[in-house]
Amino acid sequence: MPSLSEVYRAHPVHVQHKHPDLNSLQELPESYTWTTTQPQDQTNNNNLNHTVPVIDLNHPNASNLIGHACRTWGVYQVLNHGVPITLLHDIQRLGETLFSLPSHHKHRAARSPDGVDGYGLARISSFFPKLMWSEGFTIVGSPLHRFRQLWPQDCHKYCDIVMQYDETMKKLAEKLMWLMLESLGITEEEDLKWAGAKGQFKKTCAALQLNSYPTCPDPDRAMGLAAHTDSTLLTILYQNNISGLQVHRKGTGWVTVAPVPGGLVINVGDLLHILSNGLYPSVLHRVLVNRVKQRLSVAYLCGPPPNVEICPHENLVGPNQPRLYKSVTWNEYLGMKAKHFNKALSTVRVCGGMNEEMD
Ligand SMILES: O=C(O)CCC(=O)C(=O)O
Ligand SMILES: [Fe+2]
Repeated sequence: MPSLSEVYRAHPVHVQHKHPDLNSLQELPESYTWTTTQPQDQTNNNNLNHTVPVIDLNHPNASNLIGHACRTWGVYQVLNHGVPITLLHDIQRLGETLFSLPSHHKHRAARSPDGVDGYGLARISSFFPKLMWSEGFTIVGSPLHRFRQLWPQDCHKYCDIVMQYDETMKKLAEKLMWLMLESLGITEEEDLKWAGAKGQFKKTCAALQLNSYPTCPDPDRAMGLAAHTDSTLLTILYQNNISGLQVHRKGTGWVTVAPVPGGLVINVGDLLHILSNGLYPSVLHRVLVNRVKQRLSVAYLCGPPPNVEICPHENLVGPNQPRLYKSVTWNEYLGMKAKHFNKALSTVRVCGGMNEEMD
C-alpha cells in the first residue's frame, strides 16, 4: 500500500515556490489583493445565534450533540477532549518558533516541486489567481529530516513534540470517529471493516499542517486561506486565541469560529461526507487575516488507509435514501481534488450536475 507521502506525490499541484517575506511588506501587493465585494463573501455578524456548537465530550449525550452539529453545520468545537493543554502550547510554540525564523532559513526546508512535506504556500494556492496571506509547513511521517534543516541542534526536541502530538491526535480522532458513527447508527465494528480489529482505526493516515497568518497591512482586501473543504474524514484544528477561521453555512453565510480557550475545532471532511451519504456535509471554510496579531493554527488531517474504498455506509442507503456517492479511495480522491478542487465531491456524485455541492 502506498504511503501518504507517495499518494500526495502522485497528485502534484503546482504551487509557486518563491514568495516574499510577508513580515517585510508595508503594503498589500497587487498579487495579494482579493476583491470580496460579492454579498455572499461578507461575514454574517447579524445573528448571535449563529455560533458553531461547542460540545463537552464528557456530556452523556455527546454523540447526539455531535450528530446534530455535523448535520446542521459540518463543524463543531470540543472541550474536555483529553489533549493536555501543555501539549497544545508546545505545538503552538513550535509553530511560532518555526515561522519566526528568517525567510532564507525557512526556505532551507522548502517543499520540493512534487513533494508534500516542508515549508511553503498552501497547496490550494494553485487554484487561485491571487496569493494568500499565509505560510505553511506540512508534516507527513517523521519530520526529522526537515527539522534537521531548520534546527540542527534541537531537531530531536521538536520531533518529540510532533510525535507526541500526532499520537494524541490519533487517539482523539478514533474517539471522534466512533462518536460520529454512533450518531449515524453505525455502532458495530463489523459495520466498518476497514476500521480494523476492535474498530480502532489503527490504520488511519494523517498529515499535520502548521499555518501562520502574519499581521497584514490591508486585511480587508487580503485572504489568509481561500474557501475550501478538507479532503479528509475529519480534521482536528487547534487555533491560537486569534479569530480568523470562518465557516460557510447555507442560508446564513460566513460565520466566524470564535476561539474557545483549550478547545479544538472539528471539521467534517469530504470522505465523511461520502461515508455518511451526504448526511454530514463537509464544511466550506476560509481564513481571514488581521492588522495586529499573527494567527497560528495546527490542522491534523485524518483520513483512512489510502487504498480503502470509501462509500456511503449500507445502513444509510435504502429505498428512501438513494445512494448519492460512488466508492472512492483517499488516493483517488486526492487526485480528483488536485484536478477539480472544490468540485471534486460533485465528480463522485452518482447523479446530478457539477453545481450541486457548491452554491
Ligand atoms: O487556519 C485555520 O484555521 C484553518 C486551516 C485549514 O483550513 C487547513 O489547514 O486546511
Ligand atoms: Fe482546511
